Amino acid sequence: MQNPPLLPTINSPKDLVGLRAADLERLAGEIRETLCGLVEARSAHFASNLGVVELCLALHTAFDFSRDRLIWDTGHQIYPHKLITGRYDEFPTIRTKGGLMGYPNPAESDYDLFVTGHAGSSVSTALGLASGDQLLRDHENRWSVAVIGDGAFPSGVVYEALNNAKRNGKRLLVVLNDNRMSICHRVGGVADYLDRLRMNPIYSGLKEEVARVLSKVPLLGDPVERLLAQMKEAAKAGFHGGMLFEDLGMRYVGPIDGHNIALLRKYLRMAQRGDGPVLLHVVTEKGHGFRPAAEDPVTFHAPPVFQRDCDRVVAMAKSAGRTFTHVASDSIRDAMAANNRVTVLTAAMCQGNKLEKVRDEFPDRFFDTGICEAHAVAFAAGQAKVGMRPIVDIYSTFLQRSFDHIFQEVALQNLPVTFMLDRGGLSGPDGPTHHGVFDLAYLRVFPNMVVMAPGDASEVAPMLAIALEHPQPCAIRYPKAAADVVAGQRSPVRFGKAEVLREGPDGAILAGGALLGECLKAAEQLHLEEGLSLTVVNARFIKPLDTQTLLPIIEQSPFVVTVEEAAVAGGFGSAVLEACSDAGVSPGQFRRLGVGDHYVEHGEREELLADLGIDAAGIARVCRELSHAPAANLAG
Ligand SMILES: Cc1ncc(C[n+]2csc(CCOP(=O)(O)OP(=O)(O)O)c2C)c(N)n1
Ligand SMILES: CC(=O)[C@@H](O)[C@H](O)COP(=O)(O)O
Ligand SMILES: [Mg+2]
Repeated sequence: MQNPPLLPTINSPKDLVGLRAADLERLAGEIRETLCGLVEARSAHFASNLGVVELCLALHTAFDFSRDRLIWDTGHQIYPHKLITGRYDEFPTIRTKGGLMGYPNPAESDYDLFVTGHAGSSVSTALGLASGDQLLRDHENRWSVAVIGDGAFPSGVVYEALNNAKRNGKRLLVVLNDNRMSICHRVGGVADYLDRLRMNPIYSGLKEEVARVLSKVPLLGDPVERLLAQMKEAAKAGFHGGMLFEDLGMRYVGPIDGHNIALLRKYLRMAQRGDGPVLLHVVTEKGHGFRPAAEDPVTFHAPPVFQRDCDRVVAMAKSAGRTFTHVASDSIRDAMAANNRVTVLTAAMCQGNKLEKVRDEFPDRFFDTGICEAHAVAFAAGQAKVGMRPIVDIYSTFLQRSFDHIFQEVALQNLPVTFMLDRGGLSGPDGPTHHGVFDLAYLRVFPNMVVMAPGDASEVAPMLAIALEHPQPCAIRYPKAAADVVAGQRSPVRFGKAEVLREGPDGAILAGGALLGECLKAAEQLHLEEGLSLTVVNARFIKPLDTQTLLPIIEQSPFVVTVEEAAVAGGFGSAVLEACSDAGVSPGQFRRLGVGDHYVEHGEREELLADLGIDAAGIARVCRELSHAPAANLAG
């Protein structure tokens, strides 16, 4: 008779206490089965979660995270943790509006400490937790554990934390989860270094012994000697690798098999017996336990919905049609073909930015910096200084990591770096960490910076052409959305010029970006339903604003509504109000539509646009209201 499933009976990690090794193995299988079941229903982070199942069980049985502290770096691999911390029943709702978040969320469980989604900060926050606990006497023996992937590990902030770990890390454990993958294959010197460490079968306690033996191994000679030589290389790497971390004040342990629960527990317990800081190097396989994912972890990082038969994929949903990202990547490709000074940089998002073809066609001018956005921007500035035309192709939310380099290395020097800001707007099921809604505000403040927002996908290529001709830094921001094109007679994109698409005396809608289509739909609806004749403007340039076009329209319109898929604080609507104020223009009724002073949860983009009132229906609603309201100076 088959045993009843265990996973539904685990309401908290305390229910793991006393489970036998065989039960933990069985639980690991059930967690994997649940993960597979989820991606049969919806796209979600998959391969990374399959890879940490044993590590998660080992951590929760070796520590008590109702006291100790656990941070999963980035947080995209938190699903097994959610499943054993009281969220099994709700698990099918993950990444849906109102359901569980796809990342850690303290509002869901005390076992989640921070809302995260950006990579690299776990070691710093764990160190802060450890330091705080040390200062609070009754907390002092709690351990703080950061689990960080090898993709996130090269982030500069990790080294800033390691640099401080010696002083504050008495109870700090960093688990380096090395699966040889970022979203794409990991790159760079740290990746090579970890590869060398992986060849090392020797654990930390034996290092001195190894060093002694090594000095006696010959380097050249017959096949046996060559084998010995290879071993020497491997061991040397391990020896020096451990030393690197140890020189920084960490105790280095590993590498160990991250799919062996008993072994993991043994090492986790061993780490707890001494003082920290400790770095435990764990080797796992991304996609472990589901063959197609292990063989192709890039596709299965967050695959489209698929059907399976045992460990075979029998059907996979086709990804949605052409998006802004496709158009941007094609435009970048064309620009690179036309001008050999153009380079492109990605911070580990080659797949998300659909740059694979560009990478393969222009390997010398394609740069993957790893998850190192700050470095990517300063590096681009260096290239621009010597006459290259770098394009930083990056998600809006991740560019936040580079704020100071945008200021100092790019804008202050007035260097012609082009930022292609993908996911500029609501990123959907990833939620608040990934919505790229602050970019207009954080870019617009810098003198010299040009900020463009295409009204539709047809404007991406011409805007890129303008950026690559312009002698100053330029940003082009566009959403994670279908590459729709607005129909009708269009005017060519010209530097600093807006486009007027509809003209009418009853009010004006000013679109700051790709919600232009929604604005036009709203205007059409109001025309049909209310007989209103509205002006609709495609601003195209958030900075410099085309005040010549905009201000007369604002002066003549009974009401003005600005629309943007961005935070209104500091965004497009605010820029328009500033321009009015500077020019002494008093707008009539004025409403800024966009994201208010709050974070936006996860959900489908369309659902979120509707909630925020920036879809056609919401825009029409506000226009209707304003058209009925008595004229007044209502800047909102
Ligand atoms: C600051 C930042 N840049 C980029 C990303 C996008 N991103 C999410 S997961 C990931 C790869 C992480 O690799 P790793 O840490 O090794 O985890 P794995 O998926 O291999 O378990 C990337 C690039 C991010 N979340 N945060
Ligand atoms: C964890 C992470 O940051 C990425 O995997 C992100 O979820 C990708 O988002 P897109 O699906 O928009 O490319
Ligand atoms: Mg990895």
